[in-house]
Amino acid sequence: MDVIVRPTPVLEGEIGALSSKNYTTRYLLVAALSEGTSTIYHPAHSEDSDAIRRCIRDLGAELTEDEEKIVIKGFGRRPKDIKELNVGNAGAVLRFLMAVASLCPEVTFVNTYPDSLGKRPHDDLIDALGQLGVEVEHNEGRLPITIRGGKPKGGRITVSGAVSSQYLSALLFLTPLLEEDSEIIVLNDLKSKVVVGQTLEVLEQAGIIVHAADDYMSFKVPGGQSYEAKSYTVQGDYPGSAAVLAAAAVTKSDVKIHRLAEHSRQGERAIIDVLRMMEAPLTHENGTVHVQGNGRLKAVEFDGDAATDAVLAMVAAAVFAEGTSRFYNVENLRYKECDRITDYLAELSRAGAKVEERRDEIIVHGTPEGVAGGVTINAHFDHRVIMALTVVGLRAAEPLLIKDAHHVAKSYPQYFDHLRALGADVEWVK
Ligand SMILES: O=C(O)C1=C[C@@H](OP(=O)(O)O)[C@@H](O)[C@H](O)C1
Ligand SMILES: C=C(OP(=O)(O)O)C(=O)O
Repeated sequence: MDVIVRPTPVLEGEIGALSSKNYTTRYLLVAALSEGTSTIYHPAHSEDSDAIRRCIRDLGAELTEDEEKIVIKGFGRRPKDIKELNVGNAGAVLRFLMAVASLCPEVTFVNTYPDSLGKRPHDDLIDALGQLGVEVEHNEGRLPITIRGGKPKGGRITVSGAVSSQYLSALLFLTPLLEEDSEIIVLNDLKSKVVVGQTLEVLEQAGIIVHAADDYMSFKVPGGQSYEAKSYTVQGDYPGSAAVLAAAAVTKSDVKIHRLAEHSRQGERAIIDVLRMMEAPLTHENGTVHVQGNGRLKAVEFDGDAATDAVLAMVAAAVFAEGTSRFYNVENLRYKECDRITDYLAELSRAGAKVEERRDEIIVHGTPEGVAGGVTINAHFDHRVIMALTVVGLRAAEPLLIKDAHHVAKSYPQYFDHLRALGADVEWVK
């Protein structure tokens, strides 16, 4: 399915934020790793959340769902002996479950998105699992991947954090269940460090003890722990909402998004600070962000690693700012659903934006007068590319046709409905 995005000068109205993708993944995982019955209120509904539901069910968890919650009876440290798992296109789900699968005799993760997740590297996690005594068969660090585990040992584990924080999070979820104590040492660098804070927060809520160094570069994890069964409530999602907020900032708008907690550990809440630095008129009170955009924005410089999943939306806003913006420390955007530097900038350029790439930076020469549009956009299987190009399309002179825009459902299936509710001229076409 494709989407046509037509120029839309004004956005008005109120929406409730979608539920957080990262917290939904984590709560479903810790509920599955507990032996009791947990309840998760307001889980996200998306392809990635379907993927983890499907996989934990395959691994032996029992799930009952209604409108507002999922009740989960977990499998604890004894997942079912299954042969195959399909995580769809969900990177975090794959990495976390690769660690969990090391409690099983033999599981193969299949490759259903060869042009997206199928291209992403997992070598650093494969290497760390090897140190636990787990045998991993793989296709040059990529899917399909077979994990032969059974009884992983703890001890001293090193893992590189230079490509993704998900490898470290995966080890943090697994090691409390091992018999031995573990010490995890992060090598090189740790990208998306803030997301590790979400992992630690959820582990603590699940009754797990982890001793983390302040810089998150080393961890002591006592073995022989059990996940407690709990009730969890999923907060609103900043990465997805960042795109709607960017849309409000580039138009004349009066838009409110509810359910965005001021004190969240989601790094992507930096969208609020970045839009403020760009001089977009907005307030954030009692969980509601209120943008009263006038379409006028100033350029910004920002360390994108602090808000990795909101950078594309920030860049889309910067396309219409006065001056040159720079988003630095973003090399790991290259290892996401597509190469979010080269591929994304190619589509922005096609739409008429003036952008430049460096190995680890995105430079945007703002064009407050707007961009030409009138072209077809390749979505590169990437929900965040789709959302960000939609923002650009709202202020293009001619409509954008976004091919295969249905991939937005990876994290935010209701994105176009939400935009339409705010008055955006967006339409699904076959
Ligand atoms: O741990 C997680 O749930 C995530 C970590 C981040 O990935 P990286 O650590 O690879 O940057 C983020 O981009 C992704 O959407 C979700
Ligand atoms: C990169 C993302 O997800 P994942 O790594 O979980 O596929 C994302 O949601 O933008």
